[in-house]
Amino acid sequence: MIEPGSEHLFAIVMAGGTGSALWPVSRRKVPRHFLPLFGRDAMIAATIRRLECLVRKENILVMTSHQGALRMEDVLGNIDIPTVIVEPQGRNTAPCIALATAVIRKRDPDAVSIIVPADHQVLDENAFRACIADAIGLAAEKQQLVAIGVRPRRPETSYGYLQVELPAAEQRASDGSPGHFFRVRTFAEKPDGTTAQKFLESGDFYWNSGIYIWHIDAISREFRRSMPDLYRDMAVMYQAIGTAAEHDMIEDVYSWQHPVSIVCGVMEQSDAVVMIEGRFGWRDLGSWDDLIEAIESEGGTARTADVSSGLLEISSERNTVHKAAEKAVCLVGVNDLMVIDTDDALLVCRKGSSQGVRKAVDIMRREGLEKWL
Ligand SMILES: Nc1nc2c(ncn2[C@@H]2O[C@H](COP(=O)(O)OP(=O)(O)O[C@H]3O[C@H](CO)[C@@H](O)[C@H](O)[C@@H]3O)[C@@H](O)[C@H]2O)c(=O)[nH]1
Repeated sequence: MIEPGSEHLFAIVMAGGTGSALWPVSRRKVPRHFLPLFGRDAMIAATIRRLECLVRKENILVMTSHQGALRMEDVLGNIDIPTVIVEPQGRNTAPCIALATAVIRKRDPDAVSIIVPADHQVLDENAFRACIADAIGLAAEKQQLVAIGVRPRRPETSYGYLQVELPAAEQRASDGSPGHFFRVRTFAEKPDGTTAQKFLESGDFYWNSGIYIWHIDAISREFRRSMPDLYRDMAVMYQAIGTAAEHDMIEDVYSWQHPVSIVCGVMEQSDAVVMIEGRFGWRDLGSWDDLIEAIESEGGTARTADVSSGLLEISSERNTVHKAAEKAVCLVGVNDLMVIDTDDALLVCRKGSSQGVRKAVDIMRREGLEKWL
């Protein structure tokens, strides 16, 4: 029986992304999971604290970059440093999960893993733990990959969606509930606005939270089926882990990996995915619109300055200004803007358009403007 606190339960905290959607505050050197976007804790510290009631400390693995590993001590404060596994390069979530799975299998061939991004917000931590505990029970049976879905609140285009098979109306009527989990029919990554609106109205599409729970046998089986090359590489890394060849072998294997997300590489291909609905006040904070909405909905203000500190607004309304530097900022005759100012970079973006920030960062990367990333 695998349940919260079990020696067979592991967590994989993914902390290797660049967080480019929150540029210019989130940067290559200090991506968003290392920032205290809410409260005092860095996002990754809050994530690990949230997991501590479910997973033994020694079973929490953080997957990150060299730079991330160096920062870990600073950002975790009084939290015990978990096992940190350094990826030679960021290759998106499929290789990251393959390596973590190899490490876990070496420690425990009967493990269930909880996969969590390091930079999500959860408002109701008790509900989060209860939901994950349910998912662990299901995942322990080894058949299914469990994804946590969230009922969409708006036609968000920066998330992935999953479409579930809703039980027939008669079944709902007979047991009085919509069923505890749903089979997932399709995944749809980051739709355009019109499609997202249709998903919102459909009733059978949920946001994909990017949180998964599975037995390592189940995810290994799916890797073998959908990503056979990565499955072979995972086996190679598994053999090397714990030996003198470990470091070089992981470097080697990563040098030929292509960036692939777990959604594209595995989940979209699999017919073994089920969804449990997460009702724990989940947010990805995947864009400035998202972050500002989150801060303001909690009664805070994203505005960090006022006239006395050099912020003036004349004939201007509904603007949000994040002004970090000692600098005067005047807005005249403009509405509905987000102005995000840092020492060396300035973002001016219309509210509702912050999806474009990732694109801007991609272009800067392609053009070699690394010093501003
Ligand atoms: N260690 C490691 N972590 C990574 C890597 N790439 C991404 N991550 C981490 O994995 C998480 C998700 O990666 P993103 O690249 O930010 O994914 P996304 O575009 O936001 O989309 C995913 O998450 C959405 C919800 O947050 C989902 O809606 C969507 O379907 C998808 O799963 C983040 O915590 C990020 O730091 C990597 O190469 N290595």
